[in-house]
Amino acid sequence: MTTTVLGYPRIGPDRELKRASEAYWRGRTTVSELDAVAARLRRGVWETLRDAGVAEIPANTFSYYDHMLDTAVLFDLVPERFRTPAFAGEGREAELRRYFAMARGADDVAPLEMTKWFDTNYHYLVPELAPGRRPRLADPAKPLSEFTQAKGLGIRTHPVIVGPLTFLMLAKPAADAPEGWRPLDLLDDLLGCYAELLARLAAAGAHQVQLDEPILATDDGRAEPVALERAYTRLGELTDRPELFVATYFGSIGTAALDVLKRTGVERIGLDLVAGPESVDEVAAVSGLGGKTLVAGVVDGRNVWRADLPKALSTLGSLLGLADRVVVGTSCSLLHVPIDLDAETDLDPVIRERLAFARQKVDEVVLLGRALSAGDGGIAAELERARTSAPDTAAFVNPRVRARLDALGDSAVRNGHDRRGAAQADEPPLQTTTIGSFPQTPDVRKARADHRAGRIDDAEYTRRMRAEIDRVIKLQEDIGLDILVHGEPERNDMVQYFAERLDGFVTTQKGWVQSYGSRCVRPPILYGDVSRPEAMTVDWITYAQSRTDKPVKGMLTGPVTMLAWSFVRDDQPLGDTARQVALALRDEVSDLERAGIRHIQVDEAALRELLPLRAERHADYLAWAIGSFRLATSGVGDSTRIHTHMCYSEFGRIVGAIEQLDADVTSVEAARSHMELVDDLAEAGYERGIGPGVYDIHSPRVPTADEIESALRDALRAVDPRRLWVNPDCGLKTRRYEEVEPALRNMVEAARRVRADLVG
Ligand SMILES: Nc1nc2c(c(=O)[nH]1)N[C@@H](CNc1ccc(C(=O)N[C@@H](CCC(=O)N[C@@H](CCC(=O)N[C@@H](CCC(=O)O)C(=O)O)C(=O)O)C(=O)O)cc1)CN2
Ligand code: MET
Ligand SMILES: [Zn+2]
Repeated sequence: MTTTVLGYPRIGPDRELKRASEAYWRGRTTVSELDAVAARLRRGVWETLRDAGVAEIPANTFSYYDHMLDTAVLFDLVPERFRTPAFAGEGREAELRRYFAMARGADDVAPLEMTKWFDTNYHYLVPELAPGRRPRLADPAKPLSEFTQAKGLGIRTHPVIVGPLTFLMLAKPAADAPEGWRPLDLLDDLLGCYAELLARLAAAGAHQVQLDEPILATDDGRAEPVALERAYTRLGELTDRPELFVATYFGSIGTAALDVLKRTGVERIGLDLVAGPESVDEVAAVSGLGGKTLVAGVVDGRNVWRADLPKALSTLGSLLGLADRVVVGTSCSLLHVPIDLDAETDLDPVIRERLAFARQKVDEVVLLGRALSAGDGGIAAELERARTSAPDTAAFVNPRVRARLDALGDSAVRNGHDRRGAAQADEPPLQTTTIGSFPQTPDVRKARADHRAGRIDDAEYTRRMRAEIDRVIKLQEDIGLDILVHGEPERNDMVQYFAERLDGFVTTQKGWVQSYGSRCVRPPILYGDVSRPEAMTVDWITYAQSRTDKPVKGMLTGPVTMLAWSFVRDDQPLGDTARQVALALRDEVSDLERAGIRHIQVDEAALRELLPLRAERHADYLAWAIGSFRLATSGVGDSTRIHTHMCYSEFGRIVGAIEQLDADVTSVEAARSHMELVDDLAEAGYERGIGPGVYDIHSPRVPTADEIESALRDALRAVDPRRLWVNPDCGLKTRRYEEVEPALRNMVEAARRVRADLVG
């Protein structure tokens, strides 16, 4: 019996990669220092996996920024704007300068668009492809270099590469690509490059290559059986290659894709039995995988609960007759979970007992592998422990919350915008505002760290936060914004901050998970019924409001986003959990309103992200997502405005849902995708306030007033000026004041120019 994991976190146990790359970007360290940290991190992962007893160890799971960007660079699919003399030059230094420019932008060169990796909180960079841009295998090829590094350490690995279908289907046509051209049209050319890479890997001694094809779990991927067959028939027929392992995850792939893959020469197929438990039936329906190996993803790579070992064993058992060999694996890469539970010192033991982070999941995989080869006897003791420590979920029930939710009638979710709309009929055109957070300065972070460590007391902490709020309010008044914010200095993160104040959640000290590039989050763990012991934001917001005559927007994180960016209990439907979070937020909204706050924003940044990958599951999801948002917000009076904010621009399919949220104003990311969204909204007949982000906050570049003005005029083609709001496309916490202040001044100036024209 053999074992594998599809991938492992790459940031390092102490976020070494974050520190090293940020230092490099600031010019504080050299290329060779950064490369040395990277090599150490890779080695650490391989040794961890080897020492834990994993039989098949993946390589090339490391990335300096993102694995989709790596793949674009691997095949030389670099957009023209990064091929100018400014980016010319040979050698490691020039190579990295180009690489990070594609990720982060540089001077006047916009980075690649960034978007969500399927339904996770990980973001990848979107390759831009065009017919004239033929792929070519780069030299040195990263998968080869990393394989060779491992080999030099005496560790046998198999490189992991994004598969051709997933790569092309997640890419987008460059602006200059002809109408109707699709990245998938590059398939044949690209397969030539994969073939060349496979031959070079084989020559270097690689016995196997893992090609990741999560796209097969989506509707789009399922709609391309012909491309799937072309790709893997061709790669399968190569004689000069390692074994091919096609890894699929984030859902089942359906019998059609299984049939196709069965016919090709690939040796291994990986299935996600956690997100797609129906895979077992699908494999049975195609009468098994014949002579192929099935990599059974039974250990959840997306959540932090310990595996249910007896259940995993029985799943594995049911697969044994359906393939030539069964390999125990994780459901997907462990990129999405924290590294090591042992690093946590403050967790309640009752909760800790139920958890497994990446390192512990590796042990689960190895254990299951042993059980499968030796029979249950091999792990009798662990099975017994699993049986006796079965979660006592009754201990986490809060009868009061359940009774309140049961008692809520329909009026709790009544349509509010129509009622409030009248009171808001004479809004001025093009009101300016921001999404909530202002830069998290080193001083602010230090105050939080000092407070946590007990180096400063509550009073001193409050004093420092208030000083920051004063500064942010003054700055916004000076810039001339219309609706102000307090700047969120007291929040480590928009989800973690609330999780720390709600019962039913625990948070970690070192449970970092990569979100994009060097940015990480510590997703809280939602383990039981959720309730709000006391007000969470009212003191900060009312303080901010006391410092200005302009309206200050209260700022909360919505139920869907609280769930999307936490690890959530799996013993009840997500919709039930969302209603509990919503009820707590409803109380907070009401407290804010009672304290005189007239604009309240409930961020649903992750609404689109959590949309199921399969259309057949959309209706269910949207029903509970919309219901919980309404539950949180619909208790307000007629003169209070409800705002919401969403990141991630591909709203095409859910504009109807955005309307049903019933918010008065919705701000959305749009800057990196050029206002496409405004057209989507207009087409769908959306009639509420809308703030399409007028510039991209993910890049350090300062937008000019001219370009913002043109974005606004663009938006006005489709939106009435009274409904158009002017704002950046997301919060400003990751930026520095040197960038934010001029950017906001330009934004206000652009709005002023457009407004002047409207009057004239
Ligand atoms: N959860 C979540 N998901 C999201 C977003 C988001 O805001 N939150 N935004 C979108 C984009 N994703 C993002 C993810 C992370 C960050 C981000 O800025 N993360 C920070 C960490 C934020 C944080 O938790 N900060 C804490 C802890 C900071 C810290 O590192 N502390 C030191 C010690 C303190 C010190 O001396 O500095 C440590 O723990 O080692 C705080 O400020 O209090 C980072 O990586 O740098 C931004 C955007 C989508 N997904
Ligand atoms: C990732 S969405 C961010 C929303 C939040 N209010 C902020 O401004 O940071
Ligand atoms: Zn956002």
